[in-house]
Amino acid sequence: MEQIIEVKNLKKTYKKRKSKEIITAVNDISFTVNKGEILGLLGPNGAGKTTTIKLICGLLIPDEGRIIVNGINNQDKRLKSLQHISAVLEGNRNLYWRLSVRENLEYFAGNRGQSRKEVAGKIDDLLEKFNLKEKENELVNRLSRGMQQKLAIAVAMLADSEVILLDEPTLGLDVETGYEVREMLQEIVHNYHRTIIISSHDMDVIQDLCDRTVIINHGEIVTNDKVENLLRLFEVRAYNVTLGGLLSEQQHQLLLQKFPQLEYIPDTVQSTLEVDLTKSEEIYDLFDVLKLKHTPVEAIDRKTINFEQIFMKIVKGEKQHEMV
Ligand SMILES: Nc1ncnc2c1ncn2[C@@H]1O[C@H](COP(=O)(O)OP(=O)(O)OP(=O)(O)O)[C@@H](O)[C@H]1O
Repeated sequence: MEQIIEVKNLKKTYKKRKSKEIITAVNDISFTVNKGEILGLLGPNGAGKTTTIKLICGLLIPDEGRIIVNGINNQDKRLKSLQHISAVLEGNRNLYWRLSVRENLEYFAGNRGQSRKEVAGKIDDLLEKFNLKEKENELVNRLSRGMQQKLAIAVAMLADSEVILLDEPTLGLDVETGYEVREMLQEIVHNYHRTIIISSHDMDVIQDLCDRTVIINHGEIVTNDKVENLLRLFEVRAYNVTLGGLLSEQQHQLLLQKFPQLEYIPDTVQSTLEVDLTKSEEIYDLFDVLKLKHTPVEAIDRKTINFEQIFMKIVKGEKQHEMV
């Protein structure tokens, strides 16, 4: 696959104004993005997602490292490399609130030297595809947040750039509009063949739209893998063990030593253990501990797991995720 973006050993620090404390927002991050790929940047609050996006689209200059877009190092030929990128940051703030939907699209096209006539067909197409046609003459300040966000994304699409960066496209939207924006992104993914990097807290966005996810925590990459691999990998590992009684404190402690992410839900009649097994043989270590007090095992089931649970496990583990 052809690579379009290469992020290499990127580091960015901020200095707090008052205390002069240095914050390392992004620490030695490296990853690549292939042409046509949808990459999800995922991480808890303050992990460094927005900083990474702003570095890639040239709004911030890295302290160390480099960003190569379509073979061009953006420090050497900044404008040329940035021609390949459109970004939607903080959604609706990029728009002109006193202009209508269509006028916004025409205005931003004009900024790039495209005439109104030249882009009319393209604007009609975007309005149609993203269900904005009905609102084309509405002022932006009268639109819902979801509609504003969709328009901001449509503006980014107008530029024809190969790479689109979206920072938290569904942030603050209610469930219904969040779903609409997701549908719009799906349309872009399937019909416009762009390379997209999406930063998001929204696990549905990552699970439904992204081919691959880079998970960042404390400014460092903890996972870089295909979404389907992560789902498969964690599904294989996750078990629910139903016990016919309680564990002793000693058993619980022994199990926690062996399986630090173990969840124990005690119940005098039927307790449950939720456990991740890296290798299937590890189940025998679990049985050994249960045998100490003759704790009966009533059932062992594979657990169904969603992406949110995977994310929590990875971020809680804070270790480099290893493929098995
Ligand atoms: N302009 C700034 N000045 C000082 N510190 C900053 C600045 N911008 C970000 N930071 C800090 O850098 C770290 C990474 O922030 P960043 O916004 O990149 O994270 P994020 O993953 O996008 O978080 P969120 O999901 O909360 O937006 C955080 O500790 C944040 O407080």
